[in-house]
Amino acid sequence: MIRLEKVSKVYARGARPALDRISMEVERGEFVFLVGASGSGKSTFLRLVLREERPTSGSVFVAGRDLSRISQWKVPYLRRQIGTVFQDFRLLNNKTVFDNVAIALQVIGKPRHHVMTTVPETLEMVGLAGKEKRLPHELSGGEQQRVAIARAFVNRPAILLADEPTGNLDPTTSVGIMRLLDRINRTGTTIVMATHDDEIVDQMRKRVVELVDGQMVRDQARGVYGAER
Ligand SMILES: Nc1ncnc2c1ncn2[C@@H]1O[C@H](COP(=O)(O)OP(=O)(O)OP(=O)(O)O)[C@@H](O)[C@H]1O
Repeated sequence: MIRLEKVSKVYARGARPALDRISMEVERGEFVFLVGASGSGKSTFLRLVLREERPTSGSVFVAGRDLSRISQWKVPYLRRQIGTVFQDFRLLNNKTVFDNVAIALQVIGKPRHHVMTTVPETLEMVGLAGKEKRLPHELSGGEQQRVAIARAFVNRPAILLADEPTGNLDPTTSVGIMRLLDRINRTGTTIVMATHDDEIVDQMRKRVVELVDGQMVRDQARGVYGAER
């Protein structure tokens, strides 16, 4: 579903690579944790998959397509297949919960009847039934992240990329968010999640890919956060 072939990314001439000859593949339906210290290259990895950045060398394939070969005007079509969730939720603060999720369908031209049925279904799935009319500031952090996940998933993307989705949440709330991501993964959605959250990684026992200074130093099935534990 996602394949990197000898991918390097150098942002500034002479700087050390943010990613250094990474080759790896994520199969359809997998759940992968991307771990590593701050600055190890996790966000760069996610940005390359979204084609927000281009590799300095090597190739990135998403759903069988070489991202260096798709033209700029087709990039939005690529991104329709990829939901994104971030640490800081990125909701529209003056829009209701319903509208925050609906917008993801409206911008890709889905008809009103589709929006009116799919948004409530998705809000129910993420545990927000009854909160459609709230504004983001009337929700807890965990609920705001659920809205962001609903928005990312409402179009049923093949891939969900999550960059520190539990970074602003307490441990109990984080567990709830992980249960939800696990459910989404079970629907067949491939998930790649960058995280520092060792407790979550240790609990979930999913594949763990570790980056150190842009190099992939570990790729472990049913892994833990730190290698030797
Ligand atoms: N737009 C940019 N321009 C220049 N350098 C960048 C840019 N984005 C990232 N870098 C550098 O690339 C390296 C990897 O950064 P990246 O954000 O991918 O790491 P990260 O593992 O996601 O870190 P964090 O956990 O802090 O988000 C760092 O040295 C960073 O300073």
